[in-house]
Amino acid sequence: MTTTTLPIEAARAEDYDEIGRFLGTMFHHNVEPEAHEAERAIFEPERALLVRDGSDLVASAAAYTRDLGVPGGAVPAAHVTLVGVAPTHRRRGLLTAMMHRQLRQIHDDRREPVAVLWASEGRIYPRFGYGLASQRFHVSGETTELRLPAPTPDEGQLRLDHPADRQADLARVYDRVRTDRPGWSARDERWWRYVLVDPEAHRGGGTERRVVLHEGPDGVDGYGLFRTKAEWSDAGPNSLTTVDEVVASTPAGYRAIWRMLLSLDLTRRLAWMRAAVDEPLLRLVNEPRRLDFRLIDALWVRVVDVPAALAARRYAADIDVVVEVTDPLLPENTGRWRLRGGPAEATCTPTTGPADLSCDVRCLGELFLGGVAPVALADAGRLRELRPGALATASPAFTWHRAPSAMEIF
Ligand SMILES: CC(=O)SCCNC(=O)CCNC(=O)[C@H](O)C(C)(C)COP(=O)(O)OP(=O)(O)OC[C@H]1O[C@@H](n2cnc3c(N)ncnc32)[C@H](O)[C@@H]1OP(=O)(O)O
Repeated sequence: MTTTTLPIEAARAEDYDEIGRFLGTMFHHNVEPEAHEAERAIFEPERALLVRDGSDLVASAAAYTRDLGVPGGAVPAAHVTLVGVAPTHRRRGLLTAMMHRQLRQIHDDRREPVAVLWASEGRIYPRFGYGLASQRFHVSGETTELRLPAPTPDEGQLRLDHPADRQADLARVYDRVRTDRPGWSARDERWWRYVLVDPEAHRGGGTERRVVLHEGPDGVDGYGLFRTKAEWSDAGPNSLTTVDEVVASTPAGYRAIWRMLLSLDLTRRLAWMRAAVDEPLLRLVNEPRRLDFRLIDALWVRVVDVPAALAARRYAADIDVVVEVTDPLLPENTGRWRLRGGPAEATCTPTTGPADLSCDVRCLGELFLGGVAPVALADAGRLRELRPGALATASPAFTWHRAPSAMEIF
């Protein structure tokens, strides 16, 4: 790889259209006007980095400012996005230069202890210290093979509607559920508009997106965003139900929504790209074998400020451990850190005491959302136990009672 000498510059608001066209080329799609306009409202020019060769835009990387749900709360997190390098300038170190600049800026701003992203390819970001912090299931199945428990008389009401007309209800349910689900990002008005935008080009031949809402004794307590695609075979109807989000704050709402989604007349197949790894649906269907689950990566987390990040989340059990961390890219993180914490609070301070565990900063990203235990990384040979017994106490503390999940690609 040759190293680039082209300078990195900060973007301006007026660069947005050019960035959209540029990334369309990188990601092999045309600019879709409706989505492009919704994205303009969330674009933060001051957080976007650009590289030009003469007047040509040849690389970009940006970040959104949002809170991210973590075990026991939420932390400000740089949501890294809009990353691309022109095919004319690839493999010359442009991505590397942008990632280094971006992480340095995030670290020195001291507002966000972590950065988070969805990777287009899993092999791109580990070299910059990003760890695979949450996974998701791609679920598919033949709906005629699946039944849920019969409704109880007090199960509440379902109602179909247009998602944009029910944005306030969706936001209320989402915010209620989000407090206990690591990996979900805060959505303000602009973000809801972006999430709900539904241009024809994104429908894969299906209908517009619809919402089913569940009303329980305390009002709307669940929603499901979905679309269907009409298909027929010689044997009869064979339509597809594609689910985008099912969010419910009560088991009754969750069950009722899924019962409807799995039994829409004329549909026979289900596709759901972003289910949590502990998704309750698996515990509800009468024949789990008839659901196919494919495990895929979801959120990648980069711990940017080790003491601030480790103190910002909570731990499922009491922990008092010294971790020796290496971080070649942000050397301030390299050193020994004493983490003391539990379900209610946590502190992380530098120490000269002996280390109990040692790992690189990427491992901390993997552990950050509570989806993987230190012992799993030790078994993979990526984290070392320096004091016998340290893994046995650290592992239940780092994991969380709900698996991290992520259902919105930003
Ligand atoms: C958060 C997001 O936005 S994810 C979206 C990322 N963007 C895309 O996938 C769009 C299409 N791809 C691209 O634009 C580019 O190929 C990028 C951004 C992935 C890589 O940009 P480049 O400038 O070529 O990367 P750079 O030259 O800095 O490469 C650094 C190292 O990563 C490796 N690398 C970079 N991209 C890839 C890849 N896709 N697969 C495997 N290795 C890769 C390079 O080989 C190089 O390795 P080396 O140091 O051992 O030689």
